[in-house]
Amino acid sequence: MSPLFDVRGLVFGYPGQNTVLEQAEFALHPGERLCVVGPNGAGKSTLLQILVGLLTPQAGTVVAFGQERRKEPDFFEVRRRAGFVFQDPDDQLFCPTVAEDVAFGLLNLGKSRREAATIVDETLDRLKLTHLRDRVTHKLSGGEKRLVTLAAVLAMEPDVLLLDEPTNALDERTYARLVRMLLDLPQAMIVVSHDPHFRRAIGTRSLALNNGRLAELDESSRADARVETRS
Ligand SMILES: Nc1ncnc2c1ncn2[C@@H]1O[C@H](COP(=O)(O)OP(=O)(O)OP(=O)(O)O)[C@@H](O)[C@H]1O
Repeated sequence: MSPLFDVRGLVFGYPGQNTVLEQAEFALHPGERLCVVGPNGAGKSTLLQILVGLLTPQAGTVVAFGQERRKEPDFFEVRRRAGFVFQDPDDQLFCPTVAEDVAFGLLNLGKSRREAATIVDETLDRLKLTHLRDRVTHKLSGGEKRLVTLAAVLAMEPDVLLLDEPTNALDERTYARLVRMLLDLPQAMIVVSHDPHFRRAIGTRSLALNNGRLAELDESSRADARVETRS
């Protein structure tokens, strides 16, 4: 099966700073839940942003959904098909209520208000978040905001999920729910996480980002971690 993302020879540095990515490469295949690990500041969030065209590499190629993407319009389809959950939910939630935040992307996709409302209700119900439907978004707790960002992204039925440290601010119960939820999803995903237990629970493969390069990482005891989290 052809990869969903195939990234080769990526070089990226922010203006006036040292290079963050140096010949980084990897591929994401259907069915994979690919975890990315690396020290603070290694460039993990930067890598995710390059995948959806929010940042442009100085060198290298990004092939997404079978096509090379270079210019801004090339990424419109990528952003529609790859659901990005940012590290900080406040970067993603800006509507007065949860229902409006979850509906926002759907309305942008051209759904009618009625269609969007139905999908919002179904999605919140599926994620057991219906009780948050009419809450004021900016008054939610950190963990609640994180689940709402996930709902907003899943509502759009993306082909791939890009999750940047999704377990931040989650209590144990919500954490376990997130693990079950991700294991039940059919989508391939790239998950940036500092949490080895979480990576072992959900990941099918891990990559370590160090000094700008990605390398396969052997994370042992995946199955044990999964059983532990689900119990
Ligand atoms: N907008 C920006 N302008 C300049 N430098 C930036 C910018 N965003 C990130 N950086 C720098 O680029 C490097 C990589 O940042 P990035 O956020 O990608 O790292 P990360 O691996 O996701 O880190 P963490 O694990 O702490 O979230 C860091 O040194 C960071 O300070």
